[in-house]
Amino acid sequence: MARRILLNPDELSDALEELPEWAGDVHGIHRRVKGIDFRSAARCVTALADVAEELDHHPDVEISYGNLTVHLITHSVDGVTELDVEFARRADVHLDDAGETA
Ligand SMILES: C[C@H](O)[C@H](O)[C@H]1CNC2=NC(N)=NC(=O)C2=N1
Repeated sequence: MARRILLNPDELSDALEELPEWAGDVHGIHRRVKGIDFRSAARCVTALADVAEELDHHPDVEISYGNLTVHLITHSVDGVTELDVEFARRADVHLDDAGETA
């Protein structure tokens, strides 16, 4: 599928300019939400599961004390693709208000 073509470093840095909460490189991108309680983190993961099923693209998620981290990579090509960028955009809708307020 075209959207599972690897992004080169320039394409990825352009994409990350539009996703200021995300960091990483061509091997994977991630967003950490700090100051989130466990129940809210679990609720976010449930919302992300719906996005994942819609896009047929699945994040790796980590809930640890006070933190939710979402890791994105396209496993089939072992790097970041447009699909990861699309997932990140859609994930932001659910993650933006989930953590501590600055
Ligand atoms: C058959 C199915 O479409 C594939 O296995 C999908 C499912 N979700 C996926 N998610 C991620 N992150 N990477 C993949 O390569 C991937 N492959």
